[in-house]
Amino acid sequence: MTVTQVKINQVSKYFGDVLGVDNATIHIQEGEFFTLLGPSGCGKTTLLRTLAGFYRQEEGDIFFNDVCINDLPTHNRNIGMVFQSYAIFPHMTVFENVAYGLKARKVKKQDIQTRVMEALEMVELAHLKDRQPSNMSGGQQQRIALARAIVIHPGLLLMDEPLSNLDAKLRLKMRSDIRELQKRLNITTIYVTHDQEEALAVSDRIAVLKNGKIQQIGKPHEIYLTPKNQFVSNFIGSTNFLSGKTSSSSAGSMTDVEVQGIRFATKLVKQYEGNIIYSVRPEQIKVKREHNRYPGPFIKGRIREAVFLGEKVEYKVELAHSGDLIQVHEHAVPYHLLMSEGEQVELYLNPEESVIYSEGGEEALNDYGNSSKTN
Ligand SMILES: Nc1ncnc2c1ncn2[C@@H]1O[C@H](COP(=O)(O)OP(=O)(O)OP(=O)(O)O)[C@@H](O)[C@H]1O
Repeated sequence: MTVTQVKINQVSKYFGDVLGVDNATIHIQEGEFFTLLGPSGCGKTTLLRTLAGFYRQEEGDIFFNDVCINDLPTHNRNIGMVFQSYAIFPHMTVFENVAYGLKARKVKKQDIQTRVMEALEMVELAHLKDRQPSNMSGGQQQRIALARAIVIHPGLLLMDEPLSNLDAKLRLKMRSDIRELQKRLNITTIYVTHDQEEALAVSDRIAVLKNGKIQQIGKPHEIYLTPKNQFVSNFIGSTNFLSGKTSSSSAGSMTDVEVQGIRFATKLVKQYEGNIIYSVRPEQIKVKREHNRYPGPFIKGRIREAVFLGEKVEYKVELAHSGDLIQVHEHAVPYHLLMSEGEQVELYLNPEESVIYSEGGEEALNDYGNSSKTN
């Protein structure tokens, strides 16, 4: 199976005045599982359809294995596709559905038999080959669609929200099955989803989009732990945004930061002075009873809500300084440290785990990943 390297260079796609994709540049490696992630209308499907050749971009170039395919029609791009709607033929058997693409390509009858059965084995449907898809479950129908996409031995697999129509439990199972199959076949895959958890779970790398524009490209942990702007931080996982300010700073030096009435020094990679947004994830905050101190900067607060979920406890804490409510998640909390509503607490924010943004949230000013390496 040919494995395709994909280069998307400064691609823009317009619909009249609407910019569906805005100057996108992405280089995808052989065998990579690459996800386009973002809210509804951010341009994920438009970019995928442009790669498939359903749309022609107005600007930029697309290369498969260093060959420019801008004007190559869809049927010559050697891609397998799986959509949210399974798009399978209800009047054909499972076997006939999967064989369809091979017949259209005039593959020999004998080879069709072998390849269809091979694809059906991969998606664990060989035993149902003679069934009609109309009386099969959503998960099974999506497996047929997957078999139909891989049976043609595509160089590239494009998937557009393939799990959206499945119930939550089946979605988890199917996403791990898809990932396993993709690894086994080592097939370059571009996957579209608006579900951030799904994207984190399956991807080698993710591009986060907003209004047609790529906000950040990175591995799941990079996107989650060092989101480049407030939009990415907010879209991936949950987070708290606290307002604060810096007095003065020069790039690369320690800077005084004030957040919720406390001051501490942290390193900014950019020169900045003024109001900031301090972003800290619920699991990055330590919460302690008053007088049970950690060393470091504290914020005082009171527990407004404590939700015990077994493996973790979710606290909503009202901050004494501003009255703002923030989320704190503590995992594996021992019995004697469980806290309840009304308790006065102290919150410890580790500046090395928090991301500081400029006032409008457009750019991250610190980079604890880098600073911890150089310290
Ligand atoms: N055929 C079209 N004609 C006009 N505008 C379009 C067309 N397709 C998409 N758009 C617009 O382009 C933008 C990107 O749409 P797109 O469908 O790619 O987003 P998406 O991220 O895939 O959203 P969703 O998750 O809802 O499918 C949106 O503003 C949308 O309204």
